[in-house]
Amino acid sequence: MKTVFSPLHSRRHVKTELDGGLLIEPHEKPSRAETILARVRDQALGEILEPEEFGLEPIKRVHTDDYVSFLETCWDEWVADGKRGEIIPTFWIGRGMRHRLPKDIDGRVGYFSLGADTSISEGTWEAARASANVALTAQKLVAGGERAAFALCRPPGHHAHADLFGGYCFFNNAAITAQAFRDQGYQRVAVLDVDFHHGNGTQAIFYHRSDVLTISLHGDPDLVFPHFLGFDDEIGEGEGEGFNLNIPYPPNTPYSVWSQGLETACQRIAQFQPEALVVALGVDTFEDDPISFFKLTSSDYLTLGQRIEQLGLPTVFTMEGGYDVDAIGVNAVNVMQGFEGKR
Ligand SMILES: NCCCCCC(=O)NO
Ligand SMILES: [Mg+2]
Ligand SMILES: [Zn+2]
Repeated sequence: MKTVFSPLHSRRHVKTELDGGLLIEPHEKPSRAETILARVRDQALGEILEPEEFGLEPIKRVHTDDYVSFLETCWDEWVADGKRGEIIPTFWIGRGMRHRLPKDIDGRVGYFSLGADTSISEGTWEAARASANVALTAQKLVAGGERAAFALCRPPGHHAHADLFGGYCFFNNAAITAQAFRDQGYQRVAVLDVDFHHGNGTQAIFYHRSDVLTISLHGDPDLVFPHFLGFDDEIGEGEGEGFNLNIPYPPNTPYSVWSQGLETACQRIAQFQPEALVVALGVDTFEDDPISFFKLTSSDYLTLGQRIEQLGLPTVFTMEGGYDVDAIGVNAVNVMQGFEGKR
């Protein structure tokens, strides 16, 4: 399987993450991608390609122009406003307040974010653009005939809404990939989110549509991020009713239970008869992940990859979460190797 990777991921190197009232070293750190890349090489998974440049058009098929412009200029605006730290949102639209975009940078940062866990600094824009190009290059490979391709994306994307960043995400790489398939004539596309966290951004982007089926297995949002979306009664709206499926699970869920949800997801995908599949691959479902609470083991990712392959679909994997850096390489590449038949 080919892997697409951009060294520009390292342009995202924020020093802070607001967590528990402290500014900690970010969980979403450059070594995550480097460790996965090293494992891809060690396992000779396949050719490693740098991304092509696709420009802003495919990004704007999913994200609003205002949001894209904000991400491009926010760091310069922040510095021009005399701020001396990294961008961290502090003010949001509270209940009963106006949904309008203010001029002030603090207001703009809050307007375009869903949480304070995702600092921004110089280089974030460039890394996020490269991450979207990585996903689009993998999509081009699959549209060009590859059975599957691994988009080693960093920063991740599945929490990003059309005009919201947060959960370490800026551009929704999985949604951009699904939309690219649609724009190239694929009539139906499925997005399967196996990251520990609910793919709230991906759900929201396609919530009113029946051409893209969105499914996520994740930690119960009553107990974990993203907190305000991801419940099992969210089934889509309007045209999209019946084309969103959420499968939340409690703490300590092992693969033996989680895989029952995976089976439900796979049966729904088969029923939908998509022409392409996008897998939002987080391995923060791992038993030792520092911010999650499922109990999947490294060998379970081989089984996961095998089950995904049995869907028989052209498949793009977009890298999402996973924060046990020592294990992330084995776990992520195990999915690819399981897809290719390794047991
Ligand atoms: N800081 C709160 C948790 C962010 C979740 C990041 C992630 O792994 N999403 O899939
Ligand atoms: Mg998920
Ligand atoms: Zn996650």
